[in-house]
Amino acid sequence: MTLPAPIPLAEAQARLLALVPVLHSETIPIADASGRYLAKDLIAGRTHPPADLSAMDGYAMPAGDTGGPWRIIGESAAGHPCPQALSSGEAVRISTGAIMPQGAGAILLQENALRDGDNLSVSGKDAATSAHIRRMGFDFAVGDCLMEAGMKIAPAQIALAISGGHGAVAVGSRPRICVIDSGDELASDPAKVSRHQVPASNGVMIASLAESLASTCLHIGPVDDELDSLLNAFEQVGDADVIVTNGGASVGDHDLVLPALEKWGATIEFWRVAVKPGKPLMVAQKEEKIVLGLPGNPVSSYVIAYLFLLPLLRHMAGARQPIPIALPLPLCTDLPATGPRAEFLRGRLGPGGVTPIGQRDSSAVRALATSDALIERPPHSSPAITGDVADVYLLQNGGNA
Ligand SMILES: Nc1nc2c(c(=O)[nH]1)N[C@H]1C(S)=C(S)[C@@H](COP(=O)(O)OP(=O)(O)OC[C@H]3O[C@@H](n4cnc5c(N)ncnc54)[C@H](O)[C@@H]3O)O[C@H]1N2
Ligand code: MOO
Repeated sequence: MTLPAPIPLAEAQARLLALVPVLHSETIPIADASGRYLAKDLIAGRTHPPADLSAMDGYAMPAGDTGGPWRIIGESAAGHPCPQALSSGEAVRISTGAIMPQGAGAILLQENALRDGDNLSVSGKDAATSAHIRRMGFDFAVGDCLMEAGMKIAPAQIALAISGGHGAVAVGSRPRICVIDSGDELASDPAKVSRHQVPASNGVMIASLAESLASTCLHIGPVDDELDSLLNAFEQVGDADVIVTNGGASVGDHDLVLPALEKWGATIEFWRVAVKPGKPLMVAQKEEKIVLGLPGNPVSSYVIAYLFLLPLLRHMAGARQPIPIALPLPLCTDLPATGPRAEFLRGRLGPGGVTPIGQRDSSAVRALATSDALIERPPHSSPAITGDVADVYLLQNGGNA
Protein backbone atom coordinates (compact mmCIF):
# COMPACT_ATOMS: atom_id res chain seq x y z
CA MET A 1 0.00 0.00 0.00
CA THR A 2 1.44 3.37 -0.99
CA LEU A 3 0.77 5.86 1.77
CA PRO A 4 -0.32 9.41 0.88
CA ALA A 5 2.25 12.13 1.63
CA PRO A 6 1.46 13.91 4.93
CA ILE A 7 -0.25 17.29 4.36
CA PRO A 8 1.29 20.43 5.96
CA LEU A 9 -0.58 21.59 9.07
CA ALA A 10 -2.06 24.90 7.84
CA GLU A 11 -3.17 23.35 4.56
CA ALA A 12 -4.83 20.42 6.35
CA GLN A 13 -6.62 22.77 8.79
CA ALA A 14 -7.88 24.92 5.91
CA ARG A 15 -9.06 21.86 3.96
CA LEU A 16 -10.92 20.53 6.98
CA LEU A 17 -12.74 23.80 7.70
CA ALA A 18 -13.63 24.24 4.01
CA LEU A 19 -15.50 20.91 4.07
CA VAL A 20 -18.22 22.04 6.48
CA PRO A 21 -20.55 25.04 6.57
CA VAL A 22 -21.24 27.16 9.62
CA LEU A 23 -24.38 25.86 11.36
CA HIS A 24 -27.59 27.92 11.52
CA SER A 25 -28.04 30.47 14.31
CA GLU A 26 -30.33 30.48 17.33
CA THR A 27 -31.38 33.18 19.78
CA ILE A 28 -30.65 32.43 23.43
CA PRO A 29 -30.79 34.34 26.74
CA ILE A 30 -27.60 36.34 27.22
CA ALA A 31 -27.09 34.64 30.60
CA ASP A 32 -26.61 31.32 28.76
CA ALA A 33 -24.28 32.68 26.06
CA SER A 34 -20.84 32.22 27.64
CA GLY A 35 -18.57 30.32 25.25
CA ARG A 36 -20.83 30.85 22.23
CA TYR A 37 -20.03 32.83 19.07
CA LEU A 38 -22.12 35.81 17.89
CA ALA A 39 -24.06 35.00 14.72
CA LYS A 40 -24.40 38.65 13.67
CA ASP A 41 -23.00 42.04 14.63
CA LEU A 42 -24.39 43.19 17.98
CA ILE A 43 -25.71 46.75 17.68
CA ALA A 44 -26.17 48.96 20.75
CA GLY A 45 -29.84 49.49 21.55
CA ARG A 46 -29.01 52.26 24.02
CA THR A 47 -26.42 54.91 24.78
CA HIS A 48 -24.08 54.20 27.67
CA PRO A 49 -23.92 56.10 29.92
CA PRO A 50 -27.32 57.53 29.04
CA ALA A 51 -26.48 60.97 30.56
CA ASP A 52 -23.50 62.79 32.09
CA LEU A 53 -22.83 61.00 35.40
CA SER A 54 -20.65 61.68 38.39
CA ALA A 55 -17.73 59.23 38.72
CA MET A 56 -17.25 60.09 42.41
CA ASP A 57 -19.13 60.76 45.63
CA GLY A 58 -19.14 64.50 46.43
CA TYR A 59 -20.92 67.64 45.31
CA ALA A 60 -21.89 68.92 41.86
CA MET A 61 -21.78 72.62 40.96
CA PRO A 62 -21.74 74.77 37.80
CA ALA A 63 -18.61 74.47 35.62
CA GLY A 64 -17.79 78.17 35.93
CA ASP A 65 -18.05 78.16 39.71
CA THR A 66 -15.38 75.76 40.98
CA GLY A 67 -13.93 77.81 43.86
CA GLY A 68 -17.03 78.07 46.12
CA PRO A 69 -18.50 78.65 48.58
CA TRP A 70 -21.88 77.16 47.63
CA ARG A 71 -25.32 76.61 49.08
CA ILE A 72 -26.56 73.01 48.89
CA ILE A 73 -30.02 72.93 47.30
CA GLY A 74 -30.69 69.18 46.93
CA GLU A 75 -29.33 65.76 46.11
CA SER A 76 -28.72 63.60 43.01
CA ALA A 77 -28.39 59.96 44.04
CA ALA A 78 -27.94 56.91 41.75
CA GLY A 79 -31.43 56.11 40.51
CA HIS A 80 -32.85 59.39 41.91
CA PRO A 81 -31.91 62.40 39.75
CA CYS A 82 -32.16 65.92 41.14
CA PRO A 83 -35.06 67.78 39.46
CA GLN A 84 -33.64 71.26 40.15
CA ALA A 85 -31.32 73.19 37.81
CA LEU A 86 -28.19 74.73 39.38
CA SER A 87 -27.26 78.41 39.28
CA SER A 88 -23.95 80.00 40.26
CA GLY A 89 -23.25 79.59 44.00
CA GLU A 90 -25.42 76.46 44.23
CA ALA A 91 -24.41 72.82 44.61
CA VAL A 92 -26.07 69.43 45.13
CA ARG A 93 -24.93 66.38 47.03
CA ILE A 94 -24.10 63.74 44.40
CA SER A 95 -23.19 60.05 44.51
CA THR A 96 -21.14 57.87 42.17
CA GLY A 97 -23.20 56.94 39.12
CA ALA A 98 -25.81 59.70 39.69
CA ILE A 99 -26.91 62.02 36.88
CA MET A 100 -25.35 65.50 36.76
CA PRO A 101 -28.19 67.98 37.38
CA GLN A 102 -28.99 70.57 34.74
CA GLY A 103 -26.51 73.45 35.05
CA ALA A 104 -23.85 71.33 36.82
CA GLY A 105 -20.42 70.89 35.21
CA ALA A 106 -17.92 70.16 38.01
CA ILE A 107 -17.54 67.79 40.95
CA LEU A 108 -15.93 68.52 44.31
CA LEU A 109 -14.77 65.27 45.93
CA GLN A 110 -16.25 64.56 49.35
CA GLU A 111 -12.69 64.34 50.75
CA ASN A 112 -12.04 67.95 49.66
CA ALA A 113 -15.32 69.37 50.95
CA LEU A 114 -16.30 71.07 54.20
CA ARG A 115 -20.02 70.98 54.84
CA ASP A 116 -21.80 72.94 57.53
CA GLY A 117 -25.55 72.45 57.24
CA ASP A 118 -26.36 73.64 53.69
CA ASN A 119 -23.13 75.60 53.37
CA LEU A 120 -20.30 74.06 51.39
CA SER A 121 -16.69 75.16 50.84
CA VAL A 122 -13.39 73.66 49.64
CA SER A 123 -11.32 72.20 52.47
CA GLY A 124 -8.80 69.99 50.71
CA LYS A 125 -6.08 70.80 48.19
CA ASP A 126 -8.19 70.11 45.08
CA ALA A 127 -10.94 72.41 43.84
CA ALA A 128 -14.02 71.17 41.95
CA THR A 129 -13.24 69.80 38.49
CA SER A 130 -15.00 68.41 35.42
CA ALA A 131 -12.51 65.49 35.38
CA HIS A 132 -14.83 63.43 37.58
CA ILE A 133 -17.71 63.50 35.09
CA ARG A 134 -18.45 60.49 32.84
CA ARG A 135 -19.81 62.00 29.67
CA MET A 136 -23.01 60.68 28.09
CA GLY A 137 -22.19 58.00 25.47
CA PHE A 138 -18.44 57.99 26.12
CA ASP A 139 -18.50 54.15 26.22
CA PHE A 140 -20.91 53.67 23.32
CA ALA A 141 -23.89 55.29 21.64
CA VAL A 142 -27.12 53.75 20.34
CA GLY A 143 -26.46 52.23 16.90
CA ASP A 144 -22.74 51.53 17.55
CA CYS A 145 -21.46 48.04 16.67
CA LEU A 146 -20.56 46.56 20.06
CA MET A 147 -19.22 43.21 18.84
CA GLU A 148 -18.74 41.75 15.41
CA ALA A 149 -20.24 38.47 14.20
CA GLY A 150 -18.01 35.53 15.08
CA MET A 151 -16.70 36.99 18.34
CA LYS A 152 -16.59 34.69 21.33
CA ILE A 153 -18.89 35.63 24.17
CA ALA A 154 -17.26 35.53 27.61
CA PRO A 155 -18.22 37.24 30.89
CA ALA A 156 -17.10 40.76 29.83
CA GLN A 157 -18.96 40.43 26.51
CA ILE A 158 -22.07 39.35 28.42
CA ALA A 159 -21.85 42.54 30.48
CA LEU A 160 -21.41 44.59 27.29
CA ALA A 161 -24.42 42.98 25.58
CA ILE A 162 -26.61 43.60 28.65
CA SER A 163 -25.34 47.19 28.92
CA GLY A 164 -26.22 47.58 25.23
CA GLY A 165 -29.81 46.60 25.94
CA HIS A 166 -29.77 42.94 24.91
CA GLY A 167 -31.41 40.27 27.05
CA ALA A 168 -30.93 37.69 24.27
CA VAL A 169 -28.40 37.25 21.46
CA ALA A 170 -28.20 35.37 18.16
CA VAL A 171 -25.38 32.82 18.34
CA GLY A 172 -24.19 29.98 16.13
CA SER A 173 -25.69 26.57 16.96
CA ARG A 174 -23.21 24.08 18.37
CA PRO A 175 -22.54 20.80 16.57
CA ARG A 176 -23.65 17.44 17.96
CA ILE A 177 -20.71 15.11 18.32
CA CYS A 178 -20.18 11.39 18.73
CA VAL A 179 -16.92 9.97 20.11
CA ILE A 180 -16.00 6.36 19.37
CA ASP A 181 -13.24 4.42 21.17
CA SER A 182 -11.95 1.42 19.24
CA GLY A 183 -9.41 -1.29 20.06
CA ASP A 184 -9.48 -4.84 21.44
CA GLU A 185 -7.06 -3.79 24.19
CA LEU A 186 -9.35 -1.13 25.64
CA ALA A 187 -11.07 -1.62 29.00
CA SER A 188 -14.07 0.55 29.76
CA ASP A 189 -13.76 0.24 33.55
CA PRO A 190 -10.43 1.77 34.67
CA ALA A 191 -10.68 -0.21 37.92
CA LYS A 192 -10.84 -3.55 36.06
CA VAL A 193 -7.96 -3.70 33.59
CA SER A 194 -6.09 -6.92 32.74
CA ARG A 195 -2.40 -6.92 31.79
CA HIS A 196 -3.21 -7.14 28.09
CA GLN A 197 -5.53 -4.13 28.34
CA VAL A 198 -5.31 -0.34 28.75
CA PRO A 199 -8.06 1.87 30.14
CA ALA A 200 -10.03 3.60 27.37
CA SER A 201 -9.05 7.15 28.29
CA ASN A 202 -9.18 8.94 24.95
CA GLY A 203 -12.91 9.03 24.30
CA VAL A 204 -13.76 10.63 27.62
CA MET A 205 -10.76 12.99 27.31
CA ILE A 206 -11.93 14.14 23.86
CA ALA A 207 -15.54 14.49 24.98
CA SER A 208 -14.36 16.62 27.88
CA LEU A 209 -12.13 18.74 25.63
CA ALA A 210 -15.04 19.38 23.25
CA GLU A 211 -17.71 19.75 25.94
CA SER A 212 -18.23 23.52 25.79
CA LEU A 213 -18.29 23.54 21.98
CA ALA A 214 -20.73 20.69 21.40
CA SER A 215 -24.47 20.74 22.02
CA THR A 216 -24.61 16.99 22.68
CA CYS A 217 -21.96 14.29 22.93
CA LEU A 218 -22.68 10.58 22.38
CA HIS A 219 -19.94 8.19 23.48
CA ILE A 220 -19.73 4.76 21.83
CA GLY A 221 -17.34 1.95 22.71
CA PRO A 222 -14.85 0.62 23.29
CA VAL A 223 -15.53 -1.17 20.00
CA ASP A 224 -13.67 -4.35 18.92
CA ASP A 225 -11.02 -4.27 16.20
CA GLU A 226 -13.49 -5.85 13.75
CA LEU A 227 -14.70 -4.22 10.57
CA ASP A 228 -18.32 -5.01 11.36
CA SER A 229 -18.06 -3.72 14.92
CA LEU A 230 -16.76 -0.38 13.66
CA LEU A 231 -19.38 -0.32 10.91
CA ASN A 232 -22.05 -1.00 13.52
CA ALA A 233 -20.67 1.90 15.61
CA PHE A 234 -20.90 4.27 12.63
CA GLU A 235 -24.49 3.17 12.12
CA GLN A 236 -25.31 4.16 15.72
CA VAL A 237 -24.11 7.76 15.52
CA GLY A 238 -27.66 9.07 15.01
CA ASP A 239 -27.87 12.78 14.26
CA ALA A 240 -24.24 13.60 15.16
CA ASP A 241 -22.71 16.27 12.92
CA VAL A 242 -19.13 15.36 13.88
CA ILE A 243 -17.87 11.83 14.56
CA VAL A 244 -14.53 11.36 16.29
CA THR A 245 -12.81 7.97 16.34
CA ASN A 246 -9.83 7.15 18.54
CA GLY A 247 -7.21 4.65 17.41
CA GLY A 248 -7.05 2.34 14.43
CA ALA A 249 -6.00 5.22 12.15
CA SER A 250 -2.51 3.97 11.29
CA VAL A 251 -1.25 1.22 9.01
CA GLY A 252 -1.33 -1.91 11.24
CA ASP A 253 -3.32 -5.06 10.40
CA HIS A 254 -5.88 -4.11 13.05
CA ASP A 255 -6.18 -0.45 12.06
CA LEU A 256 -9.63 -0.67 10.50
CA VAL A 257 -11.09 2.82 10.71
CA LEU A 258 -10.33 3.58 7.06
CA PRO A 259 -11.89 0.40 5.57
CA ALA A 260 -14.84 0.67 7.96
CA LEU A 261 -15.47 4.25 6.84
CA GLU A 262 -15.32 3.18 3.20
CA LYS A 263 -17.68 0.29 3.85
CA TRP A 264 -20.07 2.67 5.61
CA GLY A 265 -20.10 4.79 2.43
CA ALA A 266 -17.98 7.71 3.62
CA THR A 267 -15.52 9.49 1.34
CA ILE A 268 -11.97 9.79 2.68
CA GLU A 269 -11.08 13.47 2.20
CA PHE A 270 -7.51 13.18 3.41
CA TRP A 271 -5.32 10.98 5.58
CA ARG A 272 -2.01 11.82 7.29
CA VAL A 273 -0.78 15.25 8.30
CA ALA A 274 2.78 16.53 8.73
CA VAL A 275 2.35 16.94 12.49
CA LYS A 276 4.21 15.21 15.32
CA PRO A 277 2.59 13.65 17.22
CA GLY A 278 -0.52 12.78 15.28
CA LYS A 279 0.47 11.96 11.72
CA PRO A 280 -2.27 9.35 11.09
CA LEU A 281 -5.20 11.86 11.27
CA MET A 282 -7.96 10.79 8.88
CA VAL A 283 -10.77 13.06 7.66
CA ALA A 284 -13.84 11.61 5.97
CA GLN A 285 -17.33 12.76 5.07
CA LYS A 286 -20.66 11.06 4.62
CA GLU A 287 -23.42 13.40 3.47
CA GLU A 288 -23.56 16.19 6.11
CA LYS A 289 -21.48 14.25 8.65
CA ILE A 290 -17.77 14.78 9.07
CA VAL A 291 -15.49 12.16 10.61
CA LEU A 292 -12.16 12.84 12.31
CA GLY A 293 -10.13 9.66 12.76
CA LEU A 294 -7.74 10.55 15.60
CA PRO A 295 -4.61 8.51 16.29
CA GLY A 296 -4.85 6.21 19.30
CA ASN A 297 -1.85 7.37 21.28
CA PRO A 298 -3.35 9.66 23.94
CA VAL A 299 -0.94 12.56 23.37
CA SER A 300 -1.42 12.34 19.59
CA SER A 301 -5.19 12.22 20.11
CA TYR A 302 -5.10 15.32 22.34
CA VAL A 303 -2.76 17.33 20.10
CA ILE A 304 -4.75 16.53 16.97
CA ALA A 305 -8.03 17.32 18.72
CA TYR A 306 -6.55 20.65 19.81
CA LEU A 307 -5.31 21.48 16.30
CA PHE A 308 -8.21 20.08 14.25
CA LEU A 309 -11.29 19.04 16.23
CA LEU A 310 -11.64 22.19 18.36
CA PRO A 311 -11.10 24.52 15.35
CA LEU A 312 -13.69 22.48 13.40
CA LEU A 313 -16.27 22.77 16.21
CA ARG A 314 -15.57 26.51 16.62
CA HIS A 315 -15.91 27.03 12.87
CA MET A 316 -19.25 25.20 12.79
CA ALA A 317 -20.42 27.23 15.79
CA GLY A 318 -19.63 30.48 13.95
CA ALA A 319 -16.22 31.53 15.32
CA ARG A 320 -14.36 34.02 13.18
CA GLN A 321 -11.01 32.87 14.65
CA PRO A 322 -11.36 29.09 14.93
CA ILE A 323 -7.64 28.29 14.83
CA PRO A 324 -5.86 28.84 18.16
CA ILE A 325 -3.54 31.83 18.43
CA ALA A 326 0.12 31.26 19.33
CA LEU A 327 2.02 33.52 21.71
CA PRO A 328 5.75 34.11 21.11
CA LEU A 329 7.55 33.06 24.31
CA PRO A 330 11.22 32.43 25.17
CA LEU A 331 12.35 28.82 25.52
CA CYS A 332 13.88 27.89 28.87
CA THR A 333 15.98 25.04 27.39
CA ASP A 334 17.74 24.19 24.13
CA LEU A 335 15.84 22.07 21.58
CA PRO A 336 17.12 19.87 18.75
CA ALA A 337 16.47 20.43 15.03
CA THR A 338 13.19 19.10 13.64
CA GLY A 339 12.38 16.86 10.68
CA PRO A 340 9.72 17.20 7.99
CA ARG A 341 6.77 17.40 10.44
CA ALA A 342 5.68 20.39 12.58
CA GLU A 343 6.36 19.27 16.15
CA PHE A 344 4.18 20.09 19.13
CA LEU A 345 6.07 19.61 22.38
CA ARG A 346 4.30 19.64 25.68
CA GLY A 347 5.55 22.39 28.00
CA ARG A 348 5.01 24.34 31.18
CA LEU A 349 4.61 28.09 31.35
CA GLY A 350 6.71 30.00 33.86
CA PRO A 351 7.88 33.54 34.53
CA GLY A 352 10.91 33.19 32.21
CA GLY A 353 9.06 31.56 29.32
CA VAL A 354 8.15 27.98 28.49
CA THR A 355 9.96 24.81 29.53
CA PRO A 356 9.48 21.71 27.36
CA ILE A 357 8.66 18.56 29.31
CA GLY A 358 11.40 15.95 28.97
CA GLN A 359 9.14 12.96 28.35
CA ARG A 360 8.10 13.25 24.69
CA ASP A 361 6.57 9.81 24.03
CA SER A 362 3.14 10.14 22.39
CA SER A 363 1.64 7.64 24.84
CA ALA A 364 2.82 9.49 27.99
CA VAL A 365 -0.43 10.61 29.61
CA ARG A 366 1.23 11.88 32.78
CA ALA A 367 3.56 14.17 30.81
CA LEU A 368 0.55 15.48 28.90
CA ALA A 369 -1.41 16.14 32.08
CA THR A 370 1.57 17.95 33.62
CA SER A 371 1.76 20.39 30.73
CA ASP A 372 -0.21 23.59 30.19
CA ALA A 373 1.19 24.61 26.81
CA LEU A 374 2.12 23.25 23.40
CA ILE A 375 5.36 24.49 21.85
CA GLU A 376 5.30 24.56 18.05
CA ARG A 377 8.49 23.77 16.20
CA PRO A 378 8.01 24.27 12.45
CA PRO A 379 9.20 21.57 10.01
CA HIS A 380 12.95 21.58 9.28
CA SER A 381 13.78 23.96 12.17
CA SER A 382 17.44 24.44 13.12
CA PRO A 383 18.37 23.62 16.73
CA ALA A 384 16.97 26.23 19.16
CA ILE A 385 18.88 27.59 22.13
CA THR A 386 17.63 28.85 25.49
CA GLY A 387 16.10 32.31 25.04
CA ASP A 388 15.03 31.74 21.44
CA VAL A 389 11.39 32.61 20.94
CA ALA A 390 8.92 29.85 20.00
CA ASP A 391 5.22 29.87 19.15
CA VAL A 392 3.34 28.62 22.21
CA TYR A 393 -0.33 27.61 22.51
CA LEU A 394 -2.16 27.76 25.81
CA LEU A 395 -3.94 24.54 26.69
CA GLN A 396 -6.05 25.59 29.65
CA ASN A 397 -9.73 25.94 28.80
CA GLY A 398 -9.00 24.80 25.26
CA GLY A 399 -6.65 27.72 24.56
CA ASN A 400 -7.33 31.25 23.44
CA ALA A 401 -9.50 30.97 20.30
N1 LIG B 1 4.50 1.05 10.83
C1 LIG B 1 3.96 2.15 11.34
N2 LIG B 1 3.45 2.10 12.56
C2 LIG B 1 2.91 3.22 13.10
C3 LIG B 1 2.89 4.41 12.37
C4 LIG B 1 3.41 4.42 11.06
O1 LIG B 1 3.40 5.45 10.36
N3 LIG B 1 3.92 3.26 10.59
N4 LIG B 1 2.36 5.52 12.98
C5 LIG B 1 2.52 5.57 14.40
C6 LIG B 1 1.88 6.71 14.93
S1 LIG B 1 2.58 8.20 14.56
C7 LIG B 1 0.82 6.63 15.75
S2 LIG B 1 0.21 8.05 16.50
C8 LIG B 1 0.17 5.39 16.07
C9 LIG B 1 -1.36 5.60 15.96
O2 LIG B 1 -1.94 4.46 15.60
P1 LIG B 1 -3.48 4.18 15.60
O3 LIG B 1 -4.26 5.42 15.42
O4 LIG B 1 -3.72 3.10 14.66
O5 LIG B 1 -3.76 3.76 17.10
P2 LIG B 1 -3.75 2.28 17.71
O6 LIG B 1 -2.71 1.49 17.07
O7 LIG B 1 -5.13 1.80 17.71
O8 LIG B 1 -3.33 2.65 19.18
C10 LIG B 1 -2.11 3.27 19.47
C11 LIG B 1 -1.93 3.31 20.99
O9 LIG B 1 -2.95 4.07 21.56
C12 LIG B 1 -3.69 3.34 22.51
N5 LIG B 1 -5.12 3.71 22.41
C13 LIG B 1 -5.89 3.55 21.32
N6 LIG B 1 -7.15 4.00 21.59
C14 LIG B 1 -7.13 4.43 22.86
C15 LIG B 1 -8.12 4.95 23.72
N7 LIG B 1 -9.38 5.16 23.29
N8 LIG B 1 -7.78 5.27 24.96
C16 LIG B 1 -6.51 5.09 25.41
N9 LIG B 1 -5.52 4.57 24.64
C17 LIG B 1 -5.84 4.22 23.39
C18 LIG B 1 -3.51 1.91 22.10
O10 LIG B 1 -3.70 1.05 23.16
C19 LIG B 1 -2.10 1.93 21.60
O11 LIG B 1 -1.18 1.81 22.67
O12 LIG B 1 0.62 4.38 15.21
C20 LIG B 1 2.04 4.32 15.10
N10 LIG B 1 2.38 3.16 14.36
O1 MOO C 1 2.75 10.92 15.44
MO1 MOO C 1 2.37 9.57 16.37
O2 MOO C 1 1.09 10.53 16.74
O3 MOO C 1 3.95 10.05 16.88
O4 MOO C 1 2.62 9.01 17.93
